[in-house]
Parts: sequence; C-alpha cells; structure tokens
Amino acid sequence: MTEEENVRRAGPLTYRGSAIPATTTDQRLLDRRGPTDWVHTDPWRVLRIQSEFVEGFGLLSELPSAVSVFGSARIRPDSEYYRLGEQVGARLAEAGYATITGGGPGMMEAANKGAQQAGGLSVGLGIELPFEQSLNPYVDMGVTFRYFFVRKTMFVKYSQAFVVLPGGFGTLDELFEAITLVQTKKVTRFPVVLVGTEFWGGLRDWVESSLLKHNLISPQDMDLLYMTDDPDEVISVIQRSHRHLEDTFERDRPGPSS
Ligand SMILES: CC(C)=CCNc1ncnc2c1ncn2[C@@H]1O[C@H](COP(=O)(O)O)[C@@H](O)[C@H]1O
Repeated sequence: MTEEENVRRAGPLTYRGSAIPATTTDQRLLDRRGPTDWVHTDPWRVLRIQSEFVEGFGLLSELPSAVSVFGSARIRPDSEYYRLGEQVGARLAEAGYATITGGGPGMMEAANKGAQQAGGLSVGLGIELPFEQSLNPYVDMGVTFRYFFVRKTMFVKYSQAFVVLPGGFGTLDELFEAITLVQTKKVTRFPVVLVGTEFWGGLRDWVESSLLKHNLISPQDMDLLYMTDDPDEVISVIQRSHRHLEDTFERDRPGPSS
C-alpha cells in the first residue's frame, strides 16, 4: 500500500493506517440508513454547545439592566421565603431591573412572579433535567438550556448583580461561582447580595471561623458575603454599586483631545 492510500485527510484532521474511518464525513452525512450514534459524539456536541450560546445571546442581548436571582427549587408557595422572593422580584421591577432566574419552581418562581406582577421583565433560563419540567408560568421570556455551563455564562453576562435567596446545593454553586468571579476579578463591581440573615448567617460564620482563620481567603473577601433581610436594601446595595461604577467610568473616560 502506498503512503497516500494509507492516509485520510478530513478537513484539519489526519488519519493513518488502522485509524482511518470506514466511511467519509460526506458518506455519513448523506447516507440516511447509516448508524446515528455519531450525533452523540463530542465534535457534534460542540455544535450543539455553540447553538446554545447563539440562542442565549440572541434572546438576551437586548435585555435592559438585569439582576439574576437564585434560590431553592423546593420552597413552597406558602413559605415566608416565597413571599420574600416575590418582594425581591417586585422591588427589582420597580427599580427598572429585569429579573433573571433559573425559570424553575420555588424561589425562582417567586422572584419571576413578583417581577411580572409589578410590571417588570421576567426572564427564565431553564435547564434540561432528567425529569419533566417546564418554565414556571411567570416567565415572560425564556430559554431552556441543555448545558449547565452555557446557562451559567448567561446569568453572569446578562445581569449586573446577583441576589441569592435561601437554597440548597444549586444555589450554593451559583453563589460561590459568583463570588469566585468577583474575587478573581473576572467580573468587576458585581454586587452579590444574600437575602435571609438567619438562613445565611451560619455560612458566613463558618467562612470566617474556618476559611479566614486559616488564611484561605483575605479579610476583604468577607465583604463579598453581604447579607440583609430587607428587599429595599437589596435594591439600594445594587444601585449604590452601579452608581459607583458609573462614576468610576466617567472619571476614567479620556477627555476631549485638544
Ligand atoms: C422540583 C425540582 C427539584 C426542580 C428542579 N428544577 C430546576 N429548574 C431550574 N433551575 C434549577 C432547578 N433546580 C436547581 N436549579 C438551579 O439551582 C438553583 C436551585 O438549586 P437548589 O434547589 O438550591 O439546589 C436555582 O437558582 C437554579 O438556577
């Protein structure tokens, strides 16, 4: 066998010898009777991942100022935390912010409901889960993602602050991702507000008595865990931080050239 027969080039890919696939890319595309396992391969997945980014960017790129609100999927509508979530959504709407949530039940639904009923824009970024679930009925604009990491990019890219209501592992994941992005300066001037001092107080104490005590975080990192019970204070913290950002931007903007 000549060297040329023993090589297959498929776009930027080179196969030799026994690694040469039995069929060409075009054959696999055009032969409808062929096996379909290839749609579950990683290269194909990349396209699906790309399309999720395209859909997310397409839906959200013209969103006005927005705040992402996180919290438990399991809190029931008769809980006082649900009421708190509604109030946070309503205050955000009154302050002119769109509310973005994970689009699910519980605290997500509460924040979407509060935002929608106060006349604000209510957004849900859902996630495909192993069990049947649709976006909650208070989502006015929504998309359901396949991939958690694509969805997480959207929360950060299209909101200017995070509000974290009581929740479980999913909420903790979102909280710690946000404060890691702030700590590592991947995002700047991005307020993160924890709502529910009784609920979050124990976590803050542990961070101080364990992480800070062992010098695993800096003293100023404690400020990343801002806590309140008051929905109005949530808004004023966010607005203060955004005003400061605008002032800094104005100050640093180059003046007219002479
Ligand atoms: C009934 C049930 C468990 C439904 C789960 N349905 C969900 N739908 C959308 N986002 C979710 C869901 N579960 C977790 N999340 C994400 O993780 C967070 C809540 O997780 P947890 O309940 O705190 O841990 C939410 O902020 C949300 O972004």
